[in-house]
Amino acid sequence: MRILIKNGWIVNEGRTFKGSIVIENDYIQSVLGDELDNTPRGTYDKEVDATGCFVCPGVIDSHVHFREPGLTNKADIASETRAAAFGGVTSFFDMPNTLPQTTAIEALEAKFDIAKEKSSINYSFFFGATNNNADLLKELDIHRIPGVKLFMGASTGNMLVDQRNALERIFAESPVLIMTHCEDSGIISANMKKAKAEQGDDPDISSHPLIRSEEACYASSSLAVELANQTGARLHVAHLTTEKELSLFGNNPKITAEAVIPHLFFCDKDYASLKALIKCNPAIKKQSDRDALRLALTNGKITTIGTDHAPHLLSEKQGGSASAMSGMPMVQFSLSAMLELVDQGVLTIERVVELMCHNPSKLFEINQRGFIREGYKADIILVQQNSPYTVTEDVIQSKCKWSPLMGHTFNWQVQTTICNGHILYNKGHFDDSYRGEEIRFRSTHS
Ligand SMILES: NC(=O)N[C@@H](CC(=O)O)C(=O)O
Repeated sequence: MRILIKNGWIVNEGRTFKGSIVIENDYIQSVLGDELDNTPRGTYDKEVDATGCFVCPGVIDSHVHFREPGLTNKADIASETRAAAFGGVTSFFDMPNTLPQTTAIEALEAKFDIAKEKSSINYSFFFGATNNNADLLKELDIHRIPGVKLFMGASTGNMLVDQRNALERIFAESPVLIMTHCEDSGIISANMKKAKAEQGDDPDISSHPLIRSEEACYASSSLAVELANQTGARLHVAHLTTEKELSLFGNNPKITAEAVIPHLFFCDKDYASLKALIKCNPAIKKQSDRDALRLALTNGKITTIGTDHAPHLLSEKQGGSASAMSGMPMVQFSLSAMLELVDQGVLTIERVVELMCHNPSKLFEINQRGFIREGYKADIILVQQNSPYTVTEDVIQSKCKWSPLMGHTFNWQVQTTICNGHILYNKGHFDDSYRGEEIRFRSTHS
């Protein structure tokens, strides 16, 4: 199968240029600038006219909770990878807080088996650390997984690792990058106790960022950074939420940080209207924190953007700081949301592509994805500016069928998603018969 993508503006490795891409089966065969009218002639099985579109690498979402196995009343791999494809995401890494938790090699392998059957896009899975599974770290296949997920703060799924000796072993022995959720549980418990004493059993949702406080985030992130400095471990701190934590990054290239869409898009003022719909862990904090995170996207303190796509049923998203579930769906709208920051003058489109495609590829050492390069897998999307759409129930593809973005109008819309050279999504049409591939890491062959 040969496909020609023509007449688009290719965004890749810091440059935007008019050009054409030839895809041969799964791979990018050639990338040509149009300056000399060297659009390739010849015969193609398909020609994709990208006039008026930006042509980018497929988004790599390195932080999702697709809930399978065990929590498939909220979401599953088929439903969420469909949502992902509509939003221009061609690869995902799923977190271990499923049922069973992904804390044993068999559980990890079972997830790969499910994804092979059901995933519409490319996939891999984090292995989950616990207080007592450090012996398994040496058995991990470094070519199959992006990293080890370490909950240094309790969240959905009760995967807290809080024993100092366990933490030290994980940092010393992990053969792959460690991605941490950092919130100090002792500080959070004390804050919750105080809020309950003042407000009753279910404190108002506006208290969530005061309970899961800046102090709780900073204490835990500082500990993770300290352990990584001591051991030389490769650390990526997930979903930073505060300006204060940013000061911990930028000195050691082996210690990096992620920001996720909820914290880049919303701030504490939004609790008044969206209430527990935007309850997530770590909590969405002050506007000044959000602005500092946005700035950190431009100065290199934040290296990757994920979604922390964490769907729950709408019925579970009612109540206050104690009772509502934490997490929100986001995978379908992450690219549109980031490109809104381009319209606002915060980021360039080249930087969005760097943060959502190139940097995850480099950081997690993904084989042959995340760039538009000859010989790379043909994960390519077409996205159009001034193509407005409003988030409504009909538009939402995630199984939970709600979004904190309901009613929001985006100006950038994904038109086409090509995964491994296959046209998976095109202007409202989705091919649900296609299956993505297992992502490979840290090797020169795939
Ligand atoms: N982010 C969240 O608020 N929730 C996540 C768990 C997590 O990553 O904390 C979930 O799985 O629901």
